[in-house]
Amino acid sequence: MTTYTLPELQRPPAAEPATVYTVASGDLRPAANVTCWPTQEKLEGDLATALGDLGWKVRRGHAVDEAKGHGFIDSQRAGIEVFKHIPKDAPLIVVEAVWQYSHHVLAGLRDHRGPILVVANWSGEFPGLVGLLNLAGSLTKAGRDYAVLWSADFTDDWARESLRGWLETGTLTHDTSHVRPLPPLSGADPETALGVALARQLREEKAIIGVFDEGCMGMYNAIIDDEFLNPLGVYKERLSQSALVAEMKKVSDEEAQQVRAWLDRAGLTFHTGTDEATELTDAQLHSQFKMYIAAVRIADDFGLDAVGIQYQQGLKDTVPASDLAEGLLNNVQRPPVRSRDGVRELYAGAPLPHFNEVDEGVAVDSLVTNRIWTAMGLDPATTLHDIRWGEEYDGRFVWVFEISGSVPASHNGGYDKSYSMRQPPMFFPLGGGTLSGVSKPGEIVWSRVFLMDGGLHADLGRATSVELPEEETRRRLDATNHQWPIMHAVLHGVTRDQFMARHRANHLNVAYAPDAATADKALRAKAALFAELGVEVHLCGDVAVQP
Ligand SMILES: C[C@H](O)[C@@H](O)[C@@H](O)C(=O)CO
Repeated sequence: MTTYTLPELQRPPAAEPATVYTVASGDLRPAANVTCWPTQEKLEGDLATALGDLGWKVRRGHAVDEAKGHGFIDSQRAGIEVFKHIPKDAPLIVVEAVWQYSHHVLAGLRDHRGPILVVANWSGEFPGLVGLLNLAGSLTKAGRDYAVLWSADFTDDWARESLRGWLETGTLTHDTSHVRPLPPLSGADPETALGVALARQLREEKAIIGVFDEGCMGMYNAIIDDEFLNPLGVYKERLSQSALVAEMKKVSDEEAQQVRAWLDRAGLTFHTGTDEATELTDAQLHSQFKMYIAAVRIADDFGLDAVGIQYQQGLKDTVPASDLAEGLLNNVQRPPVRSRDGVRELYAGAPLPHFNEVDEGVAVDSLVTNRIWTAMGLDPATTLHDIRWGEEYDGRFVWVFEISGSVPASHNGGYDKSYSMRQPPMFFPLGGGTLSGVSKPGEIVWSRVFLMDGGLHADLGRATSVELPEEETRRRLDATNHQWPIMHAVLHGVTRDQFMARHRANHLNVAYAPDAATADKALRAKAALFAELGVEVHLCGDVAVQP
């Protein structure tokens, strides 16, 4: 008999019959949650109508907070509290019309015993599809079963039939027949030999990725544990964003002005104004140039091979956006940065691959892409994009790939075809400019490194970045975030729904090749490299891997 007072566990209520529970994970930034709330309400209404028509009731797992002005779960703690009141065996739908932080709901979802469905609205307005894909990647890494579904407004037959199937069986299987394992490659093939040699070099000689504040924007899928990275030869240098700010303070005004002058000469257009709250100002840019120099110096101090600045938490309340620095780092031609004593030019004539939002899947990918493309004499500039949205154009499905801030200028065809606009205030209170443009037409290799079934995987595919008429580009930019860089991408042999069903991340990597045959070769080298490192390679869609 104990004299201790033992905690009594709170028991969640029993599931009500024919009732689906819903939750909505949001941003950590109040401005984003409040701004996006009406769109979320509309999606939840559309979904409730569809579920009602199928004979199911909807019970929202948490109330709308009138004082906050939204109904999102906006922290991990809030999510844990919400899930205490959700019947563990009930069917549960995570409804997403916005960008969300997956860790807000991950604790509850890990323990939930009933079937889980993640849905998003097929809309570019706010990044709901991006939110869904991040949560999908995070649940995949966590090893939790779930299903995914998307629809413009849940009135279409496909979405309704899919919902019915999920409600009846708790599962939903999409067509992923476009994915196949990498066949054995011939060692006599020069690209295969290159990939294998670069893999061995990486594993033996090792590389360091600099990680400024890992994981604080909730992308659980983007954290790749050392146990998975180290066997590839990749090691993390864990850095603090406060060190970046400290280093920025040491950069002289004159050095920052030299970066500005270089970019002005290169033809980058800055859309500036004077209102700090809503416009891009010279002062914000000046701070961003200091960040660029500071990041390169810290990278040099630690001998980094790639670097990632997370920005969204902490730094967003301290200095203007990191994006402009990120776009510069990823480009071969960029303003020179010298060591503090002025003696050495750092990383001269080469990009220092930057992985936006500290997505470590992108880090590995960018690192190896940089090495393969450089060895093949190609432009090694690579970037991630958000899988933001897409629509048919002229009989083809054209994706809107749109990173939330910057791409290397070469992807836009050069600095003179690129521009910098103020980051949207709801996400970026202190402003800062982008490095934007419309990605040039051309052949690309796309890829994603991700964790699944307790191991590292890589999906590889081919695509074409296509040119669309100016009005269509404008329409797509206006339907999403017009400040951000856009790529009009047509995937080879992968339908919209196949891609959505399979992709395990909100991001994918892209790199250009001068023509289709060279892109196929580069993809082959990449496949060989990953396979040699023990990463499970999957080919997606029409990919020619035999020379
Ligand atoms: C600014 C936004 O929150 C973005 O960070 C979001 O849409 C993403 O880019 C997620 O990859």
